[in-house]
Amino acid sequence: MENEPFYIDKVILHRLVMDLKNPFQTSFGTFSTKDFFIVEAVDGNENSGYGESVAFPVPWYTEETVATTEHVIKDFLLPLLFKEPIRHPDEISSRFSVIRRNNMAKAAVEGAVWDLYAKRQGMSLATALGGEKHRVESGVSIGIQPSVSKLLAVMEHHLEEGYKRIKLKIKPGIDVAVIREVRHHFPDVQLMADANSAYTVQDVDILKQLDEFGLTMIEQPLGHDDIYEHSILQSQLETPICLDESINSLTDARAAVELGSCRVINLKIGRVGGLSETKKIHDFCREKNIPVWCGGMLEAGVGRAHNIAIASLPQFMYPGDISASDRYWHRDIITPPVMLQNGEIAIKDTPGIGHDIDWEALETNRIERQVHRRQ
Ligand SMILES: O=C(O)CCC(=O)c1ccccc1C(=O)O
Ligand SMILES: [Mg+2]
Repeated sequence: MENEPFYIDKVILHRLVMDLKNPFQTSFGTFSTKDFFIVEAVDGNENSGYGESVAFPVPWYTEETVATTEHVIKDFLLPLLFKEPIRHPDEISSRFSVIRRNNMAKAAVEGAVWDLYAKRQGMSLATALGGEKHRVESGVSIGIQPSVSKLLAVMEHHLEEGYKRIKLKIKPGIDVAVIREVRHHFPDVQLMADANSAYTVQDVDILKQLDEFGLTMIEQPLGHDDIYEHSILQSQLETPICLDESINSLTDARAAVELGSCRVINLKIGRVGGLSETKKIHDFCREKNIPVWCGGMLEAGVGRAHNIAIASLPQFMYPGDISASDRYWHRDIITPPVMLQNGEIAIKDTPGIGHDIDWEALETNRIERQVHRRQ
């Protein structure tokens, strides 16, 4: 066990653009490629840890973009990272707290440090985070489809692959009738809907109609920054509300839980600023008996591996949007790729994220490589 404080000597930013197998449509926009950074943090012994940035090119999910990620990492986070030695990765989020928000930029760097730390300790990232499970249940998030028949075919395909829960994207006009049809064909499937903030409290009558379909939960129906109105809506709905966009910190999670704005929380490492903050929200929810589950941001393999590791913690109580590599990618950038076994993903016990970088795949998709060194 290597318990000495260590410096990060070098950070390599690998900028990648990868084609998705199929376009992914949400209430706010459609994605056909994924543009992101792999952050490689290197210590004095040439050990490398990897993190993945999750902001999209356009600020339609949160305010961050690929360009703000690069700016914030280079100009503000790396100088703080290089400045002092690290004893434990929990120090990174406190060190970064002088920079307001920019959670996805922070999480990409902090994730690389967590992976490096776990590798130096010779432990899996899941174990370093306090994970207890040996496998996590896997669900799949399905974008808005051109027709209901196409949607039913896509669902059928994913259910055959073994996914344990289906999440459907909805928006005004593509909601009650679609879910009714889906329920008719798949009466027993664990089903939920994600609105990505497409409704307002004026739509309460539409949202109430969803109560009859036995959805496990409805994700982020109202404003991306609204916790209060979700509390009013939750008091009128039987279906549990799950918050995604509204929860950016432990402070937000406390407000939402205490106000009764949700009964479930979707945790995304990038949205809340990293693994240490994710753990804090997890621990709070455990105390309050609020189940959490791991959301997704169309990640490539490195981000996917981080999601699997955090989902091994005990309060992750529903299948996550953590699908296999082949859900989105012809060839992922990690080896082995993430595989599904009976609707579950096994947690690797090899050090760190438990997968190696597939350098050939990474380099094929890389459009830029920048090296930043500690002065
Ligand atoms: O499969 C995944 O990675 C999750 C897909 C997903 O639902 C999503 C994808 C992009 C932006 C936001 C969301 C979301 O959970 O709201
Ligand atoms: Mg969501």
